[in-house]
Amino acid sequence: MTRAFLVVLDSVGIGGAPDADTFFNDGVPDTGANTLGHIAEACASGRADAAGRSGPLKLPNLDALGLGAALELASGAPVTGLGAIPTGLWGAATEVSRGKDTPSGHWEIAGLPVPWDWTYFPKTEPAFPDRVTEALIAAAGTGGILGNKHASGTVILDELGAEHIATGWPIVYTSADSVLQIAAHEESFGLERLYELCEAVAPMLHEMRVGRVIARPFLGSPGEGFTRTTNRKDFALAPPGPTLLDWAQDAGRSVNAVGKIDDIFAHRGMDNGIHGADADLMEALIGWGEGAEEGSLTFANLVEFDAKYGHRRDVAGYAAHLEWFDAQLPRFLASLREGDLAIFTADHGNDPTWTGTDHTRERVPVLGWGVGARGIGQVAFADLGASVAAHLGLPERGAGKSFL
Ligand SMILES: O=P(O)(O)O[C@H]1O[C@H](CO)[C@@H](O)[C@H]1O
Ligand SMILES: [Mn+2]
Ligand SMILES: [Mn+2]
Repeated sequence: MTRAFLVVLDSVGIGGAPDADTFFNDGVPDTGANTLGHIAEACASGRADAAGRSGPLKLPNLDALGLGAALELASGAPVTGLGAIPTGLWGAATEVSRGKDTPSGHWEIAGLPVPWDWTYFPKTEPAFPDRVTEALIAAAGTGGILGNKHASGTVILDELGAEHIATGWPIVYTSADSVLQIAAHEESFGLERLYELCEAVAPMLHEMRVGRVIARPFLGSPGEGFTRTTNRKDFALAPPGPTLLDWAQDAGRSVNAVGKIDDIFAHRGMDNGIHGADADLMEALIGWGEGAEEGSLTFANLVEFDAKYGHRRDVAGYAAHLEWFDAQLPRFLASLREGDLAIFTADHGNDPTWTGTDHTRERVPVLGWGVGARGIGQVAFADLGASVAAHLGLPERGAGKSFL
């Protein structure tokens, strides 16, 4: 038996989604969005010399696996600085689920395309129907809520943080994703109280097919400003059927979740989970590389590409984080054993050069280590789950087919 490691670099899309014209950011279609391609272009032309980095995008290790080749395959054009001859398995995957959000991407990667349309809140003020607002007020025990609109999670803290401290009312907002997010101060409102509020309203939202209620705790003061902490917690609708994690666990394998994987899969089909900053998660991943059991699945999500840089439209920060990951990669690969399979992919795009602050519909890279140099061409998201299942010798394969 051998082991499998599935690593999602959250939002690291490579352009070329055939249905990008039906997804939008502030009313502008996602046609042409290309997270990695546009970052590489910005770096090559000197427009990303900040965040402690400068010059062309340097991703020698990911590129050696086939990142540049995958990008060219997905979007039809090469990008300066990438495009080494691949030494790994490489290809591009296309999503069929109707959402460009994290659960849709992950469930489909794990073999289960989303069979429904999610509920999104309108870009109006108020954004939430009265019965949702009333339920929030009742559960919070406050005189009202703040926000009640579409917003960027950091911008809304600058706008409403002080009022939150003064009134004690939670800040509730949404985005182009199927989410209801609740921001509250960890100390003045209370972290546990915030979690309890989210938990109380989540069943109602899930029934409406809203994918997630997300607790967004923060610290700080009106004078010093407010900063979100890493204590974010997602209360996600459970996948509507078994996924790769369940197939593995049902076959008696151990399943290790790293990062927000546990929340995305509603804590189903896994033996353990760990949260933290991407740097901590990288160490956890290396720890599993050194110590995970034979036959096990380790499924990781590194979210900072998306949360700290993509949504913030921070090109230099995104480039620096890619370069950081690339520099860590050899240590992780060195922790793996003969016979292991490691796959690096993404769940959607979040082009930091694009309009708006939401995800972008894109194809994603599929890079494999441990199975030799091989181009697999264009595949489906669900083929990732099927391939990992095939590698692990699991009986279930889900909606995809193995490319191994
Ligand atoms: O602006 P923030 O709060 O980071 O929100 C982002 O994070 C949410 C969940 O990942 C997305 O729906 C997106 O809107
Ligand atoms: Mn995501
Ligand atoms: Mn996101």
